[in-house]
Amino acid sequence: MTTTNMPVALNIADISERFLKCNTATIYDVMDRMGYPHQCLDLTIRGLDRRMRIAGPAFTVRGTREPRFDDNFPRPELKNFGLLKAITPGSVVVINAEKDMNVGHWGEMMSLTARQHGAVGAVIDGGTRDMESILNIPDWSLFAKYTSPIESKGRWRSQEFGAPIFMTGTTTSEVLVRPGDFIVGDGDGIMVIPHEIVMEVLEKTEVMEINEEGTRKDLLSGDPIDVVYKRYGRL
Ligand SMILES: O=C([O-])CC(=O)C(=O)O
Ligand SMILES: [Mg+2]
Repeated sequence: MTTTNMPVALNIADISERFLKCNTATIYDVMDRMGYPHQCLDLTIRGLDRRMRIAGPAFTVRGTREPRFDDNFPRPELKNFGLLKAITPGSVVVINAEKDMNVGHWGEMMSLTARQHGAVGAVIDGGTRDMESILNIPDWSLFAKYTSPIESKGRWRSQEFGAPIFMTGTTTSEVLVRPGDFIVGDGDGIMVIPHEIVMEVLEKTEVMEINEEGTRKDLLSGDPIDVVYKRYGRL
């Protein structure tokens, strides 16, 4: 059965675990065939470790260059670490840094706090600092465009969270990410799956992964490529 709307009782942990076993290349092929070929985030957003994998619903954040500190910034929801405290279990923090390419928009202590609130990692259209320490955090994945020692405070700040954002895309200039859209990333790249089609994408991807496994096994055992191709219909 295909689910077209995100039911409230959707088991996020179960879906994330299943997506972690799927490759973004397979997800791309499934979504391409479903009419969603432009859901791949900018390829320069990479795991700090290329073998990192991530899956979960998006917790969206948008920030811009902004020198004011919390006391002078009239957004009560951001005061007293409001953004970090709002992070929900299982989520992937997704940050649009609005083209700032200098500072670390994220870091080790933010990672540890987000993890306390149940997040599984972060995807940043921008930079992070504290790379080595972040690599030592257990069960934590971080994807960013670059690393930087430069502190964001007084240079850049979060403006809002929990609202739709645009992240830099690969085949299009932007990819829309709404809160709850599924993010799946691995060493190839990061896919954004609209929440309305998440179950259909997952089920079709799992079927395609079974085919991939068959193809892999047959090629490893020496079957000729044309025979294998005829058997599974794709590479
Ligand atoms: O405060 C920052 O700029 C980010 C940071 O270093 C951390 O989270 O550890
Ligand atoms: Mg730090």
